[in-house]
Amino acid sequence: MTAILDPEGVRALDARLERAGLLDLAMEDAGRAVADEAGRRAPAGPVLLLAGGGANGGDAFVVARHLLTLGRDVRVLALPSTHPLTRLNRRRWHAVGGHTRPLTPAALARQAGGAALVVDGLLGTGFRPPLRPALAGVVAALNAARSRGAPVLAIDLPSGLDATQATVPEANGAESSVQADVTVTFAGLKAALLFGDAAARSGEVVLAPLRVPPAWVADVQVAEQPGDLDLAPLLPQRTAAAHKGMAGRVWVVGGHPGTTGAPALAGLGALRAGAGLVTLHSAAEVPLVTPELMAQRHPDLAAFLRDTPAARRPDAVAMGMGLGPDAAALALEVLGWAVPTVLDADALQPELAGRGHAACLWTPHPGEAARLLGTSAAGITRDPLAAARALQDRLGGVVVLKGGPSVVARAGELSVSRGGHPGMASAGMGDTLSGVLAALLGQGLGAWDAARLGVRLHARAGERAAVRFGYGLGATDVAHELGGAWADLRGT
Ligand SMILES: NC(=O)C1=CN([C@@H]2O[C@H](COP(=O)(O)OP(=O)(O)OC[C@H]3O[C@@H](n4cnc5c(N)ncnc54)[C@H](OP(=O)(O)O)[C@@H]3O)[C@@H](O)[C@H]2O)[C@@H](O)CC1
Ligand SMILES: Nc1ncnc2c1ncn2[C@@H]1O[C@H](COP(=O)(O)OP(=O)(O)O)[C@@H](O)[C@H]1O
Repeated sequence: MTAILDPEGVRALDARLERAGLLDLAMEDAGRAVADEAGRRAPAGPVLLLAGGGANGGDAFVVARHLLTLGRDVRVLALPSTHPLTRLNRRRWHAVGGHTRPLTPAALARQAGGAALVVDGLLGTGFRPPLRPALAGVVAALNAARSRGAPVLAIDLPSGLDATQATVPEANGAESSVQADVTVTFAGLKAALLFGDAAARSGEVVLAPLRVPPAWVADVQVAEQPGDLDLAPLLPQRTAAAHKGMAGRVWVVGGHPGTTGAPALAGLGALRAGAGLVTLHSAAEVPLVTPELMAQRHPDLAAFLRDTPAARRPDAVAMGMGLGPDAAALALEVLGWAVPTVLDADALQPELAGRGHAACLWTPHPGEAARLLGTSAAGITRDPLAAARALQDRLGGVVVLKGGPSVVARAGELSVSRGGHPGMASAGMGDTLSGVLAALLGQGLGAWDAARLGVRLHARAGERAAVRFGYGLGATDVAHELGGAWADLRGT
């Protein structure tokens, strides 16, 4: 399990380390991890370090000392600092024979010329946008040096990114953040390293644990990111004597004249994720994507749902895919059953606020999330963790805010998915996911577990399908790779 930290959590962890007299050692751990990574990235040649005034700059002085003691050619350009640990590590750097020159854009441009690696220790989690003009010049000089061929390693966070935001902060037309080739981050990931344009600024992300009790990090995390080893135990297991009635009866309620492919894709997703019996209930004729799916057309879908007695209701429902204008009323009917239910697409309507029960899963993409919260899609994607939390507050139950990666929210807890592929940004992909989630609910998983496992299976299936289809992969291709994804997780 990997922690995701925000600046408040980092400050709380710092305070705990300080109280324990361990903050200096944490900076030493952090700097050492960066020095190791720098050595791997640039085994020979000069290394240029840029140190800012805060603890991020202190880390840079630790890196410089370790590289120097390994016999490397190390140069340091630094801003003035009043931070006690940064000043301490600057003195230690000088004590081993290092020199420090003032950091200016011109000095940076000169020194970066022959550097095998430039290390960005200007700003980390303590940065608050907007970037001051004096530093904007330094950031621009660093990006220019990179475009002339000097690789950049960022300490903890590329300078100029707000740790909590998926967007790159604005700065009056000036260059506002560093573009890194690799970022070595400490203790836990930061949202900016995971989402959107900010993540694209971070390059490859390497997580360096600090040697502190894991609970100290878990206590301050804002979200977690499960690994496959954490999720594998959730995979449903069948005994040899299993029969189809035990593997979950799933209903897909969706489809409307003109949008009949969506429920078919959900049905296929449910079958491939192990549902024992999948029936599509639709007001329109749904195309036959595979004969294993049963399809029932209902001229009056509302009456059919209303008249279904409790004993005939399924183990799980996925609804909303292409369901059309009556979706909210139909969803209200099914929510009243208190059966495990996935609500997607047309069933994601603001009038259902507060109607979510513990076994219900809402799966908006950013556009649908914006509709539910009465905001813009850009407002959602800027801070997906906050948006997922707000959606869960508004709707109840469990929310999957879809994206690359997706965020799963339940009351008081957030989880971020791993993997997936940009080729999954294509129509129908979310319909397949709804079917996968309903299949897992039908096999007995709770909504939180079904969501965390389901998004990972779907993402892994997408990665596998992308090997063959690249950006041209389709939702059916992903469904057909679910078995392989399942085996990959089981094998971890
Ligand atoms: N527990 C952990 O995870 C550990 C974390 N560690 C490290 O600590 C880092 C956080 O350090 P931090 O809190 O000292 O802040 P940091 O990122 O150096 O920024 C402060 C500096 O930025 C400046 N500045 C701010 N805004 C600005 C602006 N708009 N425009 C321009 N400048 C601006 C601000 O200037 P000032 O406002 O003081 O004038 C000050 O100089 C973290 O990222 C990691 O590297 C490790 O040491 C080990 C343990
Ligand atoms: N760039 C990406 N990286 C990883 N996964 C992605 C990416 N883009 C989309 N996805 C995934 O694909 C699915 C798209 O769902 P959605 O937008 O609802 O599609 P549709 O409405 O067409 O069915 C989501 O599960 C999402 O997480």
